Amino acid sequence: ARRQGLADVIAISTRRSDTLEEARELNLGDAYTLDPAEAVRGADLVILATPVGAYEAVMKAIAPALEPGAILSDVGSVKRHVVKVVEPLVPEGVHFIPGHPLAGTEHSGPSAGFAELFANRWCVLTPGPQVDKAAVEKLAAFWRAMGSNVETMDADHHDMVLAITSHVPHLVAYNIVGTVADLEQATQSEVIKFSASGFRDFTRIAASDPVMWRDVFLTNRDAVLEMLGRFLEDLSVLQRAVRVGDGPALEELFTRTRAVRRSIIDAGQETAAPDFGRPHEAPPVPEVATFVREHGGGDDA
Ligand SMILES: NC(=O)c1ccc[n+]([C@@H]2O[C@H](COP(=O)([O-])OP(=O)(O)OC[C@H]3O[C@@H](n4cnc5c(N)ncnc54)[C@H](O)[C@@H]3O)[C@@H](O)[C@H]2O)c1
Ligand SMILES: O=C(O)C(=O)C[C@]1(C(=O)O)C=C[C@H](O)C=C1
Repeated sequence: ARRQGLADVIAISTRRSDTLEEARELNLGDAYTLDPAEAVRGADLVILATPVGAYEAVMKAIAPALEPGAILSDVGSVKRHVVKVVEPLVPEGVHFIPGHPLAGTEHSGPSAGFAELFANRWCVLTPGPQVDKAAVEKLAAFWRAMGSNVETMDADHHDMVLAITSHVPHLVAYNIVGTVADLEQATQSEVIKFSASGFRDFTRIAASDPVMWRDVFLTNRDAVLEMLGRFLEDLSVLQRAVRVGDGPALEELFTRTRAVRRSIIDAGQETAAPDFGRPHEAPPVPEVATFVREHGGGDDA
């Protein structure tokens, strides 16, 4: 935001003084404070960026200082819960527009950010039906100026799509790495030392912030359980194919999944190449998002 000149003043507030110092040393903002109310006073745009479990407390602290006409948004990985806890605390005249940039890494803290993080990535906004359209367009323009492609959808739909494309994959990674670590302990053998690079890719995801992900699973329970059920059904089918030696079924699936990987790379979503100043083509919405939109997440999905 700073590099693109999108704000006259960027005020940063953190919970701990060492985090604030880190942000100051990196020169990320113009004003730094441990008091969140002070940070938001007079702001045109306020973005919550803590783990979603902290939103209610942060909102209670900032609500009295939010100015009418301000846009209040966030970057949380779940949306229905955010609407539930934040909306009742939003003062009259403040435009509340939940958001979620689909970009991040396993690293946390101010130094984990980089200016190209949002370039060529999706940013999903989930405005409620009553929200001022001009405010939504203003926030969308902010994300576009950072290189993102913006899509609006409803909060429940967001949570269902992200449950299968982000939340369940993280659960799978946490689980496989946990199982390997347990095995290593139980057998006292050097399983991890000899792990192949496929497993190492899982360890990157499983190194993601424990508090952030705890909150994701506590607050998107229904959608995660729905998609986990579907995932486990498909895993059972695969288990059977392995057991009975059904080569064609295995090969057919692996061929389809390879095509998914290629389509993501072709859409430019694998590498976050900065592309400022040039108009960029929006990559297609991932196939699964279209699938869930058309079919919902129900029994026939
Ligand atoms: N990391 C990702 O890949 C990613 C991607 C998209 C969205 N998100 C969402 O963004 C949000 C922030 O994630 P991040 O990766 O930037 O994390 P981060 O750890 O880099 O930043 C979170 C900040 O919140 C502060 N914080 C934690 N608990 C707090 C509390 N109780 N009260 C006040 N401040 C508190 C931390 O000190 C830290 O400065 C989360 O809601 C997450 O779901 C993360
Ligand atoms: O690449 C990663 O490390 C991520 O996990 C990023 C990721 C994802 O699942 O894609 C994680 C959480 C989000 O809310 C958005 C992005």
